[in-house]
Amino acid sequence: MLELQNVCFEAEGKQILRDISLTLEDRFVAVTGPNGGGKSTLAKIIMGIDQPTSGRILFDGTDITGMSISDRANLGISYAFQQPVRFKGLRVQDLLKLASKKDTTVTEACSVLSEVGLCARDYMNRELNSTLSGGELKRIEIAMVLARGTKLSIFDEPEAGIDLWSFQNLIHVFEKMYEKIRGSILIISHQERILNMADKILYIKDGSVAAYGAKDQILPQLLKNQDSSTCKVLTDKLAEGKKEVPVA
Ligand SMILES: Nc1ncnc2c1ncn2[C@@H]1O[C@H](COP(=O)(O)OP(=O)(O)OP(=O)(O)O)[C@@H](O)[C@H]1O
Repeated sequence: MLELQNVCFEAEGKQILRDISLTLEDRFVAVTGPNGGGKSTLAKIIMGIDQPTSGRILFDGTDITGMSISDRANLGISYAFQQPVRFKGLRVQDLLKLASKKDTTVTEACSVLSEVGLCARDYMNRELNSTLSGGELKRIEIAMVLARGTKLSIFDEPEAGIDLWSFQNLIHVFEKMYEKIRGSILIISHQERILNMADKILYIKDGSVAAYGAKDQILPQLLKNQDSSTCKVLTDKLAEGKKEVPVA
């Protein structure tokens, strides 16, 4: 469904993404890897926030490389930021209506909110401002993505900045989303519980694909060697020409 062909990205003289080629067609793909490896940049390139220096991006067979963010959104890609956006004066139900691009009824908005574990009565008329906690904002952002119902939903570290209690609830939200979502989810995360939900794991390091394959193959490797040797094992296998790294 989404295909990256030899995608490179350079900024301020630094090579941030190096020759990334991969196909994303599973329902749930988790992207992980060390800090600064290029995960968020990859997500921004897919959404069109950054443009690749070279390479091509295809979505459902259409070349979207030069397309704007809004054109990509219209084609069915949505993006939830690491830090959710707050719109002054805008209420939760307004945001959900905007997201779904149709005249969402109160019942529909309530249903989306309850899917992310928020009581519609308490939140529908809340303004999107600093009175909402980080965990609440995260859920509202996820509700927005659900309301949009796009073919590809990208989440950048949804667990960032929320407490343990909210994290446990967030996991349930994603488990539920996995069952309900019609399209695919690409989620950047460092959390084992989120990685564990994925069909496939993409491991990005130093701007390159260090490993990409079924969760059952990649995750045990990552957990076994939670240090630089993990990268080495996986990278060595790739050097042997295997894009999908089997467990050694
Ligand atoms: N526009 C830019 N100009 C200069 N450097 C950039 C730019 N965008 C990203 N970088 C750098 O590219 C590297 C990769 O950044 P990116 O945010 O993609 O990493 P990440 O894997 O998402 O990291 P983290 O896990 O910490 O969120 C970092 O060193 C970052 O500082």
